[in-house]
Order: sequence, then C-alpha cells, then structure tokens
Amino acid sequence: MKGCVFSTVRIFDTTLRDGEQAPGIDLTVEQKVKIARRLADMGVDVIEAGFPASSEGEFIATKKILEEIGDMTEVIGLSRANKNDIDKTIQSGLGSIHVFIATSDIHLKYKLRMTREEVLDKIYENVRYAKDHGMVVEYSPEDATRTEEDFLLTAVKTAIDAGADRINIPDTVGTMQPFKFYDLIRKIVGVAGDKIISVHCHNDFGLATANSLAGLFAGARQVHVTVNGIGERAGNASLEEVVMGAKKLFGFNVNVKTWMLYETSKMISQMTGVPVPYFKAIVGDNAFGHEAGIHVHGVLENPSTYEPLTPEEVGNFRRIELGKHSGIHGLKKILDDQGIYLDDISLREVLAEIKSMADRGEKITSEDARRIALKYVTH
Ligand SMILES: CC(=O)SCCNC(=O)CCNC(=O)[C@H](O)C(C)(C)COP(=O)(O)OP(=O)(O)OC[C@H]1O[C@@H](n2cnc3c(N)ncnc32)[C@H](O)[C@@H]1OP(=O)(O)O
Ligand SMILES: CC(C)C(=O)C(=O)O
Repeated sequence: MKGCVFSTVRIFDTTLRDGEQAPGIDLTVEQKVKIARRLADMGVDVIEAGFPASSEGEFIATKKILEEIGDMTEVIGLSRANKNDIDKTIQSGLGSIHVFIATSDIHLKYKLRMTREEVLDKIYENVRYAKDHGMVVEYSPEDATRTEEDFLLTAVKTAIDAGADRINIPDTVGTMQPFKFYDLIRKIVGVAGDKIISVHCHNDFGLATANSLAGLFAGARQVHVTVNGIGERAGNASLEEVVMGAKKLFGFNVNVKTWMLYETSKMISQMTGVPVPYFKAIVGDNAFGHEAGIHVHGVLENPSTYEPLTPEEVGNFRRIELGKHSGIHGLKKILDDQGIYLDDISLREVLAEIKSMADRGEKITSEDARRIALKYVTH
C-alpha cells in the first residue's frame, strides 16, 4: 500500500470530549463512566475522557473513568497550553495529557493575541512541563490545516524537541481536501521521526471521514473519532465510518470489536438525545435496508451483490421492506418467513395490491402483506 508503513491504526475516541462539546450535549459523571466502559470494552485504544480544568464535574468524571477503565485503555485529558490546566490534569491522576495551542495566524491574531514566537515558546514550555511531570504528551497545533506550512512544521518540531510523544494534526474547521491532507500528513510524518502522527478531522464540508482516511493512508498511525460523528458544529469523523473504512477499504488492522458498533451507536444516541440519521453509514437503520425489487432479489441470492459489508460484522441488521418498488422475490421471502406459501399468480396479485397501496402513499408493513396474502390462501 503506497504511503502506508504501519498496519495497525490506533483509535483515539473523543466522544466524551469533542463529542460532548456540541451544544445540547451535557453528560453526567455516571453517563460518562458508562460510555467510557462501553468504549473500552469495544477496544478503542485511547479515550479522551474530558477537559479536567473545565468544570468540577469534568474533573470528577475524568478521575472516575481512569479508576474504572484505566487498566484496559489509555485515558487522556485535554489541556490548554498553560500550567493551571496541566496541573489540574495531573491532579486528576491521568498519566496522559493532550496539550493544544493554535498555530494559524487567524487564531493567533484574534483569539490568542500572540506572536508566532510566543506560541512556539508556549508549546515548548508546556509540553516540557507536562513531560517533566511524567506525562505521556500528545500535542495538537489547533487549526493546523489553516496554518502557514513552514510554521506548522516548526511548531511540530518544537513540540517534539520538548518531548511530545505524539503529534495530532487537527483540521479544526473541516476545510481540508483529502488530496491536500494526504500531502500535508506525508510532510509531517517526514519530520516527525518515530513519533506517532495522529489526525483529527471535522465534518463542516462532509469530508471528515475521507480526510481521516487520507491521513492514515499518508502514514498517520492514530485517528481521532467520535461515535455517530458527534462534535463541534457538523461534528467529527465518525468512529464507525473510519473504523470500517480503514479496515475494509484500506486493509488496516483496527483493535475495535466491530460487531459492537451498532449497539454502541444506539447507546450514545439514547444518552445524548441526538438521533442517528436513518441513512447514516454503518449504523443507520437503513444501512442494510432494501426495498427495490432488483436489489432484494440480488441480496437474497447473495448479499454481496448490494452490500459492501455484512450487517453482522457491525452488529446491524438487514431489513427487507415492502413498497411500490418491491418485486416478487422479496414479497415471497417476507411471506415465507411468516409461513405463508402462495402460488405465483396469487403472489402477483398480492404484489399488485401492495403497490397500489404504496402509490397512495401508504407505508406497507409485513403485517399488511400477511393480511392481504391470507385472502389468497386456500384451505
Ligand atoms: C478546537 C477545540 O475544540 S479546543 C477545546 C475547546 N473546548 C472548550 O472550550 C471546552 C471547555 N472550556 C471551558 O470550560 C472554558 O472555556 C475554560 C475553562 C477552558 C476557560 O474558560 P474562561 O477562563 O472563562 O475563558 P474563555 O473560555 O472565555 O476564553 C478562553 C481563554 O483561553 C485562551 N486560550 C484558548 N486556547 C488556548 C490554548 N490552547 N492555550 C492557552 N490559552 C488558550 C484564550 O486566549 C482565552 O484567554 P483570555 O481569557 O486570557 O482571553
Ligand atoms: C483540541 C483540538 C484537537 C480540536 O479539538 C480541534 O482542533 O478540533
């Protein structure tokens, strides 16, 4: 595989940090611990439990998550590049810290009001401070993808000189394109020696998964994701899409137990109150749904005709539905499953009735099919 040296991809889950930052999502300590346990059971490699300096609840949740699952999975906390945030993270007991400070001119000018030299000093000082306290340090140059490239490379080298163990490259406002991101990550991998490069992509243009996979293809060995893609604005790269894409399309090894994806998605949806779109890849209820007669016929003969992966491998279900696009093979299967066996002429008549109901805009269930079919059963 061109550009790809390492075959196992580390899944860094930030559902409990970037995911929870989305307006309207505020989890209790108990909920966060429950989610963290599920993520650990599912086999993610790193859990970003929260931002310990941001509230008392976050501090407690981080501590509890560490106590509960710290022996199963690496638990990390987010921190600004200042001693107060880092100290709070250390006090929470975490052994890993994710230190960030922005590097783009727009963030320096309007938000941080710092010069580039001041930002480089902050990177060095704070990464070093966390390292001196024995932490595993991941450094993120926030808004990396809108940062002037030479300065970004200098920021990355500064963090590495200060002892950073991993460098995460965030596409903070989701403006990357996969080909550009591939080139950028190749360059960063080129200056990072043996340090792990990670990617963190937002979905403002619907490209978070594509950009994440491009980053992995370029040599990143870790990827930040959230369950169901929840997160700031249009969200983050979704765990289920990135995991399955990395595994099935690119052939990477991933430690996640993929058959737990659907249930995990449902659990996060229920706890956050954010519904999973019907058409969502991998975990949507229609991800393995079929109504069109030609598709249903193919799937019944061999599912791979119209399914690129099996519902079982992600814990989802195949759903054969009825409607105006149905064909005889699908109807026969639905009736056979209910123990109703009709001759071909009767099946055609049932199908015609179903189609005319659907033409009137009615939603057809297998119960409707049963009721109609029973009129044709001869005793
Ligand atoms: C791209 C991302 O997702 S970054 C993570 C964003 N996440 C969050 O903000 C969630 C948690 N945040 C919070 O709870 C609060 O914002 C806190 C506790 C961190 C800070 O709260 P406040 O002190 O009230 O400051 P406020 O949030 O209004 O402003 C941010 C301050 O941090 C500074 N800052 C922002 N990023 C960084 C950074 N990486 N390193 C150092 N300072 C930073 C800003 O310049 C501003 O400083 P100022 O108060 O001197 O002007
Ligand atoms: C803190 C960083 C990694 C972040 O969330 C972003 O830039 O989107």
